[in-house]
Amino acid sequence: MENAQARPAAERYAFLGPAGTFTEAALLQVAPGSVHQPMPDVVTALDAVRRGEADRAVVPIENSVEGGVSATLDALTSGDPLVVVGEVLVEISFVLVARPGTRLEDVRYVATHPHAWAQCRGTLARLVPGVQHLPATSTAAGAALLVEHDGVEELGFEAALVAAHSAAATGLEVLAEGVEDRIGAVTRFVVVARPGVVPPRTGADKTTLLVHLPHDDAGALLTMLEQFAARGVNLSRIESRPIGDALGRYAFSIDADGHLADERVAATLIGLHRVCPFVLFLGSYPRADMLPTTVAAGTSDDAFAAAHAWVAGLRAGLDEA
Ligand SMILES: O=C(O)C(=O)C[C@]1(C(=O)O)C=C[C@@H](O)C=C1
Repeated sequence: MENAQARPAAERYAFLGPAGTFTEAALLQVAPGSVHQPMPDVVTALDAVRRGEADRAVVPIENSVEGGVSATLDALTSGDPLVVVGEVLVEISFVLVARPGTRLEDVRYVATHPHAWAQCRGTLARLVPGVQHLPATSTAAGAALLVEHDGVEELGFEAALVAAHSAAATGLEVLAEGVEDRIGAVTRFVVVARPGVVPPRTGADKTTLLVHLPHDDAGALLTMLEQFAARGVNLSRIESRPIGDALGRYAFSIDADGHLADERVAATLIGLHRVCPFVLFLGSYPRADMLPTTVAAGTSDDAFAAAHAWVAGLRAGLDEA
């Protein structure tokens, strides 16, 4: 007889594909046994989660050399709400590949993801003077086009920049290894889900937010930042993104140390909500490096509880009649 107790279906993960991208390497770290759903871009991957066609998505958010991935920062915050439930770090190293028989000096155009090009352009310019970039939707997508097409003439590029770990699987020939300008670069990826569950506090957590400034005058940024500083909440990333409605209007995308369950983080959110016209909570989740959050004197949960109890005691004597 069939086992009546069906095994829970494996979770479906949308990611920036095809197979062989750095994003796939990140996904293999977090959910190797999941159903992998390769997507042509970050927006499509996140929309698959919004529509319920995927349970989660893994997307790049920040690179140690190139900075924030604008497509991800913007796609996370426009459309139906999504939250970050985890992060993963991947070391980045690139190789230049081409169809067998291609020589380095034959290369005029290189197809790859713009973030990959930005991390290798100095080295490539030295290796192949005058070389130019053709944007591809991902590193692996550029290589796949080279494999699929016989005539490089119709493609318009002779080589692709791919992840070192997936070069062999492309079947293409390696023209140059370690072509990144900075050795030891790292890209941070986030695991994204529909809102509903916040992963439990671990003591080594991050909270991601999008915040609009309180007012349009001198000190507005300081007023916003004071909400964090006053509660001892450190920021590990802050960058501005255009709001899009007028020139000069910016939102701030922020990663703060700590978890929604930490009193100092909750107090910061309360402060932001009081002074800022718009605050979007994008999730609290464990840090990939598991580095415990530093808790400054007077900002522990106990310190907040004692302060609340003190004020409650004072208020007990209030005559509000
Ligand atoms: O094209 C890929 O392989 C990706 O996973 C995308 C991506 C990115 O968006 O930054 C990821 C890591 C590298 O920094 C280069 C490209």
